[in-house]
Amino acid sequence: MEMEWCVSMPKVELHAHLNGSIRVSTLLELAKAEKGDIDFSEVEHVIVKYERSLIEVFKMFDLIHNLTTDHNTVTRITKEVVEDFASENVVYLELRTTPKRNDSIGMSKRSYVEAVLKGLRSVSSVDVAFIPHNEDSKSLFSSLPTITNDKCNGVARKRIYVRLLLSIDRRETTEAALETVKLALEMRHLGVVGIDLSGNPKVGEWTTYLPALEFAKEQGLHVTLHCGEVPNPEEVHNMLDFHPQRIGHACFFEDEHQRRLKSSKIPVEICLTSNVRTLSVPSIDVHHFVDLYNAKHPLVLCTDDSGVFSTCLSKEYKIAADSFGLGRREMFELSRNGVEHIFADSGVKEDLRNFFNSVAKNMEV
Ligand SMILES: CC(C)=CCNc1ncnc2c1ncn2[C@@H]1O[C@H](COP(=O)(O)O)[C@@H](O)[C@H]1O
Ligand SMILES: [Zn+2]
Repeated sequence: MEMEWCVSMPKVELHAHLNGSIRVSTLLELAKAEKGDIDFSEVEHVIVKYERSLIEVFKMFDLIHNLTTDHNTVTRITKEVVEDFASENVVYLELRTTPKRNDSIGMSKRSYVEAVLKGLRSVSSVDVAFIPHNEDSKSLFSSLPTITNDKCNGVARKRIYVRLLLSIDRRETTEAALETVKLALEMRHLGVVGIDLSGNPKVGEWTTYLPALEFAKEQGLHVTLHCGEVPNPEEVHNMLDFHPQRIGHACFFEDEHQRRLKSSKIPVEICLTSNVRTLSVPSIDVHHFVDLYNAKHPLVLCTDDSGVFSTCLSKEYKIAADSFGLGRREMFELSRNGVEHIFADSGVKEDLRNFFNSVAKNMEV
């Protein structure tokens, strides 16, 4: 499959971690500027490394956070991440990030998220819609001029919907997790649509986060969970019992859980490169995408951490097409189906459905 075609196709991204999606050039620039005790040559070695074990990836995140966790940098990377996704014709982005508290620099979970929102507001090279209320009167895509020959690329200015998910880190306590959920509820009018559970899958206990996740669900927030990233059948069982709106990864699923997943119809966020690089699947050709796709299970291709894994969503589509022998029509339908699993309201969904329909006519699918 031609990369160009994968880029030109409209796409939705539902599983992208803000700090993991940092531009490599920005990360290198920040590392270089760091006057402290960081040895740049060592950092560079880690940053440009190809394969990373699970442990290395989480070490890498600690390093990234050292460089990025101040208000201005959070604002900067948010802006860049949105621009990067928009530039490859992602038309809806659900960006997730873990609100962080750092008293020494006057950062609270709230001020962290405010810095993210400032980043969204500061994007100027593309049209961003992230405040739900504003969109009631004017949808982002319905006002488009008729799309002509050049598919998505024909549109002079890129347009993108952005929604936020607040992540609970598995290292957090029940109280800290609850604080994140409360913050998400208070920021719903600013485009926060749900909660994610992520972080090192070898750390923490399901029962620690459950009260916060149940509270989120009761209050009508959407929930997605990193599920089965490492072998932990008991946790997978509990997570399926919880019935989240979506799950991420689903790599280590025993047969019984795979059956339950299929009958539950819970959509799965598939991150091919991430899974291969962290050795969560032995190789791409045995990836569980195939089994789920053949079973017509709801799926959506995502990047996870485009900066850390040197990927982008178009590349993930190309990898899927090349590895699993899917053609343009299948790729387009896969992308279009993603719209059905977004957490934003029905108005946005409808606008995106119409947009995909109009583009389909102009793309060779
Ligand atoms: C097996 C493996 C390491 C796969 C990578 N997949 C992931 N699994 C779990 N949590 C993640 C993963 N990638 C990113 N995160 C979470 O997202 C954070 C980075 O983005 P942010 O600071 O929330 O803006 C990481 O610190 C981690 O808590
Ligand atoms: Zn993830």
